[in-house]
Formats: sequence, structure tokens, C-alpha cells
Amino acid sequence: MKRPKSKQSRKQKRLSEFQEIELLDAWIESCKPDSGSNPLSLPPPPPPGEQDAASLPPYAGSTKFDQLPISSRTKDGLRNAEYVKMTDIQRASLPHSLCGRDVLGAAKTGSGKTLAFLIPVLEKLYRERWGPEDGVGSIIISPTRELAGQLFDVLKVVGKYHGLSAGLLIGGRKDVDLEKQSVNDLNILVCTPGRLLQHMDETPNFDCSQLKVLVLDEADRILDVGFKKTLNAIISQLPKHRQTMLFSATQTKSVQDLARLSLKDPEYISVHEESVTATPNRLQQTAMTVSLEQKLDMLWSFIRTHLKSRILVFLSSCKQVKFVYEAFKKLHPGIPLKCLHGRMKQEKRMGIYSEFCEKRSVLFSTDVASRGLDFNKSVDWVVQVDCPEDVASYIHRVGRTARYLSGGRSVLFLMPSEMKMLEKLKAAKIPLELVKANDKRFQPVSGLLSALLVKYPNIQYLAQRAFITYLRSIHIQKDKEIFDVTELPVDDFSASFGLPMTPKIRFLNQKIKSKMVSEESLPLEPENAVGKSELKVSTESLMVNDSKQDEENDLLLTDDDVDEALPKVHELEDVIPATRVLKKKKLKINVNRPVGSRVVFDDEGNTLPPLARIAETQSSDGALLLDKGKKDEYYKKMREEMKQVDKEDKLLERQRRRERRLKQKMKLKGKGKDDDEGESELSESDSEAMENRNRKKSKIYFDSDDDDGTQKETNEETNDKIDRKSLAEQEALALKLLSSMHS
Ligand SMILES: Nc1ncnc2c1ncn2[C@@H]1O[C@H](COP(=O)(O)OP(=O)(O)OP(=O)(O)O)[C@@H](O)[C@H]1O
Repeated sequence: MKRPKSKQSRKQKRLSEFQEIELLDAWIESCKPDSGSNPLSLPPPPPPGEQDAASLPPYAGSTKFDQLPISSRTKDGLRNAEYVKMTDIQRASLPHSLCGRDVLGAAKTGSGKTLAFLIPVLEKLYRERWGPEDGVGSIIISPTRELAGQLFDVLKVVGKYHGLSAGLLIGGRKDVDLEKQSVNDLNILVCTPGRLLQHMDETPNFDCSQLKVLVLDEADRILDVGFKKTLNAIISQLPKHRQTMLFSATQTKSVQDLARLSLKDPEYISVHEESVTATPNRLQQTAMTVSLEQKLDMLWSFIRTHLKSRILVFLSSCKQVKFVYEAFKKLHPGIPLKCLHGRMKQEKRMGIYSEFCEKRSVLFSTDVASRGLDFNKSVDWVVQVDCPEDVASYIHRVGRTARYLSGGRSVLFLMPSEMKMLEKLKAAKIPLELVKANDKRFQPVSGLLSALLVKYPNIQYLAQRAFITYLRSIHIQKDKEIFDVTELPVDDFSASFGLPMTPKIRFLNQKIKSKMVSEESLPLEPENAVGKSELKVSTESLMVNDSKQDEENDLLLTDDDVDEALPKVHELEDVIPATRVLKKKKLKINVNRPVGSRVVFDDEGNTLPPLARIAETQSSDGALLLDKGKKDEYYKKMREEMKQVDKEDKLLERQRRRERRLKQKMKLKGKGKDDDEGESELSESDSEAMENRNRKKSKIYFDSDDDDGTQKETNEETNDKIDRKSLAEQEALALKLLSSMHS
């Protein structure tokens, strides 16, 4: 902010300031609007020429900033930024806030709430003659860093001619030590709750005891459970005697919340309460039924048909944002893509935010961009791919378009299981039209994604993470009437991401198990469990249209270039087509599975109870042998059958042996004859070998060298006896082993 340049001019300024402040104080005091009155219903003050010279003109009912009891510095700042006429929320709240009252302001998105609290902040400190040595005089808290940055920018513009110092204190910045050195010299802090508390805890001599004005922008969000502890800790360090202003498009009226902030007779200013709609009039809102597995196809088709628009796409988690951004970027839709989420470095976040303000592009974002952000050039479309958690969240998301006097359009994708949300939105005075997509413009992307995932494992990893986090985000939603994770067709959803297999979903198993227990469902037999836990496959196609359609509502027609030829989709020339067939089999979740035990599955994928594996062999009647009596009987029968088969085998073997020996005998006899006849033909060695062979043979059966037929016959019988004995022993041993195994 500018400071007076020379000593002389400073002195003059101080003098004129002094007079101006006196006049302003008197004016504000003498023309105070009645507490609880609505300045919007009052007539505007008469023009300067017609005013009573003896008295100050009433300011409640003013329509222009110039008519308000505010300093010339603020007026200059406003004029500089071309703010002349006030919006409704400014007209309704400024007369009350300028006279120091606590205010609870609610007005539609994009209706100018920022100035409604920045002007009183500047004016209060100015009239208190606040200076650098006075320390922190006002704190403005915003739920997100981007919004805090934006508020700070507006403050710099409007407060340009004031001598006050202001600082932006937000997380994610490296220069916290530098901040600590200068924070005590700041008069106005624009901050996020976490960073403010950090300074309260860590910065030596950080002092807010003189605080005059506290502002909570997006108050309902800051008072939400997410910030509860932080906010309570902050409030406990602030003086109770102060002016407090709360602003939001979806205001809190909870007495508990207001008590936490120690508000004193606050003015409830809700300028659009009587309005027919809760959202800006120039906002054209539509909804489409899109099944979970078709969301990405629909989003891709939407982007491809709106290449000349500035589109803000809301997804439910950082991981979703990362995956869709990275994957679509690789597919080159024909429009620049950007992404914004809480896990990004602060500098990058700010960079993306300002780039999106400047250039036509598609910004994929989490709810980090859903509140307060005022993109410079208007956003043409807000696309909600994932259903917002509640009505308030919907209002803030769509509120990023159709701001101030501009128009805008929005589309909400609703899964068949989320249709209850449509009723809730309509009940909250949100004019939504259910429309259908143009099938001719529908361009599925799942095939391209599966090819992409094969080529880029890092994107496949992102897809897996995105898949899990989406399901988790549904799982943790509070409104179970709308969000039911067990209703989701997980396998088809995973396939729509291009994933070759459905990733494991542990929390879902537990969820389903507990659901089944609470519903006292069928006995937990594996078959039932699987049937029960099987996640539905949504066959719902693009749209259920219950309203009359016209071209205007056809969402896959381009908004301004319906007949214009679209650039061709950049084909994945170098992407290898997916070789693996996508798993279409439904996920079977075994709710019976005891923790830490081994589970056995049959061929169908059903679990088998313990011991079933042993008894896998079926009896003649086909039943599994789990009964011990039946099992013993079954094995006894089997043993006997085996014995019989053994016997037959042995007899056969014996017979074969006998035949072999007979043949050998015959051979030997024949040889003897031959030897006698052709002695000269046999060498010495040959006869020796023959002798040895005969000896060896006899050694098999006899210990003596005597060799005649009768003897051999007897020996053979003995041998058979030995054989028989050993086989019987072996048999007995085998049976013993078998029975010990199964007893
Ligand atoms: N009196 C005015 N004259 C002209 N433009 C204005 C005026 N007041 C606000 N604006 C413009 O209107 C736009 C929306 O204002 P602002 O961001 O304050 O809305 P908001 O009500 O805070 O919205 P949200 O609820 O989304 O936070 C801004 O671009 C702002 O510059």
C-alpha cells in the first residue's frame, strides 16, 4: 500500500485525515440504520444538490459507494478498480457493518461479498487511526490458500491509498521465518487457519490482543468440523471485544457456531433468501445420468465437443485429478489441460490458478477450487464428474461460473444410485434440468486408456490409486441415502480406467461385511456371501430423459460451434494395444474369511470349509465326505479294492517272471549243444564269460553251484515265497500308513 511521500505531505494528510475521520464518525453515528432493518428496502438518499445542508444524508439505502460514509482513500481505491454501483449484498450489509455491528452475510456466489467485508475492515482501522506500531488490527480467515491470495489481491487494489500494512499468511510457503520477523508489523492479516495458528504458537511476541475486526470468509466451511480445533484455538487467543463478520453463499445459522464466536446481536443479512433460486439467475444448470463406468467416456466426449470453452472439472480426490489429467494429457484432446489439487506445491498451485484465469483450458480440480475463487475471465462450464457431498458443495462449485453479471453453464453427472441428490438440489431451490447426451457425439475413451496404461506403468499406478480413492471417498461420505459404495459396479469402473484387473479393495470388504451383519442377511454360506456382496453392474446407459429436449440442452453439442468440424482425436499411434483381456468377472468377496487363516477355493471360486480339501475326492453319490464315519467306511472300501488290484498285479508279475526264466533255460540248453559242436570257434574268454554268467545266475537263486532242473524248480518256489512275503509286508506297511494318515 502506498505511504505518503514527504514529511510535509504527511502532515497535511494527517490533518485532513483527522477532519475526515471526525466527519465520518459523526455521519455514521447520526444516520445509523435501525438494528434489524433491511437497507435494501429503504429509498436511496437524495442527490447532492437536493440534500439538507444542515444535516448529513442517510446512507442506508445508498446504491453507490460514493454515497456511503467511507474515507476518500477507500473511494479512490474503489473508483480505480471501477467499482461504482453496489451489489445487493454490499448495499444491505455495509450500512450495518460500517457502524461496527457484527454481521452474518449470505448471498449467492459471485455477488460481491468480498467488498462487503473488505470495506468495513479498511474503514474501521482507518477511523481508529491504526498505524504500524499498533500491530494486528484485523484478521481475515479463508479456508483455502488460493482464496486467501485472491482476497489479498482485492485488498491491495481497494486499500491501495491507505497507509495500512497487510500480509498474506498461508501454508505451503517456504519463507515462514521471514514471515515471523515481519508479522508483528502487519495491521491486516489475510490467512488460512493453519498458518495463523502456527504464528500464534511459534512467532515470538505475536500479539492479537488489540484486534478490532475478525472476518470469516466462507464461514460455514471454516466453522465446519475440519477446522474446528484450529479455529477454537485461534478464537481463544483473540479479544472478545471486537467486530466479527461472517460471509458465505451458504451461511450457518447454528446457534452453537455463533456462540463459539461470541457474536453480539448479529445482523442476519440474507439478500437472496426470498429469491426463487439459490444460485445465480444467469447460471444454466443441467444434470445427466451417467453410470460410473461411463463417467470418463462422457467427460472425454464433453471436452472433445467443447474445445473453445474454459471448463472447470470437479473430481472427488487428488488422485482422481492426477490420473485423469495425466491420462487425458497423453491423449491430446485438442485443448490445454491443467490440474489443481491440495497436494501440489503452493507456487505451482498459484501458477495454475493464474494460468487458468488467463488462458482457455480445462482445469481438473478437487474442491480446493470450489469456494470463493473468482477466475478473471469467466468460466464457461463447470462440470461435476463426481457428485458433490451436499447441496452447499454443489452451490459453491457451480458458483465458479456465472459471476457478477456474466452467464455460465454447469453440468452434473449423477449415477443412477445418486438420483436422490437431484431431489435434494431441487428442494434447495436449484433449478436443474435433466438432459441427455448426444449419442452421435459420444466418444468412448476406455479403449485408449487401456492401451495407454500398458505403455505407461506410472499412469497405470495412478489409475489404481484413483480407483481406490474414489471408492474410499464414496465410502466415507456422510449422506448414505445418496452414497452407497456397495452399489457400485467396481469391476466395470476399474475397466473404464483402462485397468487390466480390479485392484484389491480392502476397506470395501470390511464395509460389506459389516453391512451384511447389520442387515441380518442370509446365513453366511460362501455362496450366499458371494451373491450378496457381488457389486451391481450398472447397465444404465447414457441417459434417462424425462424432460423435453432441444438442441440447446444437448450437452455433447459444442456451445458455439455446433457445425464446426472437430479436429481429429490424436490417435495413439505408438501405443501398443492392450494384449490382456480386461477382467470382466464380477468381484467375489468372501465375507466368511477368518483373519489370518488359509482359504481354499473350489474351481468356481467359492471358498471351501476347512478339511474340505482332504475330502475333495467325491464318493460314488457325489457328496463330499465330511462325516468321519462315512469317511472311514469309504477308505476301508478303497483299501480292499486296492488289495484286490495288488493281488492281481502280483500274480501277473509272477507269471511273467516264470516265462522269462523258462526262456533263459531253453537258451542255455541250446548253447551247451552249440558249444560242444563248435568248440574251436569259441575263444577262451567267451567260455569264461559264459561260466561267469551261469555262476551269477545261480547266485541269484542258490548258494551252491549245483545246477539241475529239479533244484531250480524248488528254488523258484522259495523265491516266490520270499517275494510274496516281502510284498505282503509292504502292503501291510502301506495300509498302516494310509490309515494313520486319515485317522
Ligand atoms: N460493486 C461491484 N461492481 C462491479 N463488480 C463487482 C462489484 N462487487 C463485486 N464485483 C465483482 O464480482 C465478482 C464476484 O465478486 P466476489 O468474488 O466478491 O463474489 P462472492 O460473493 O464473494 O462469491 P463467492 O461466494 O463465490 O465467494 C468479482 O469479479 C468482483 O470483482
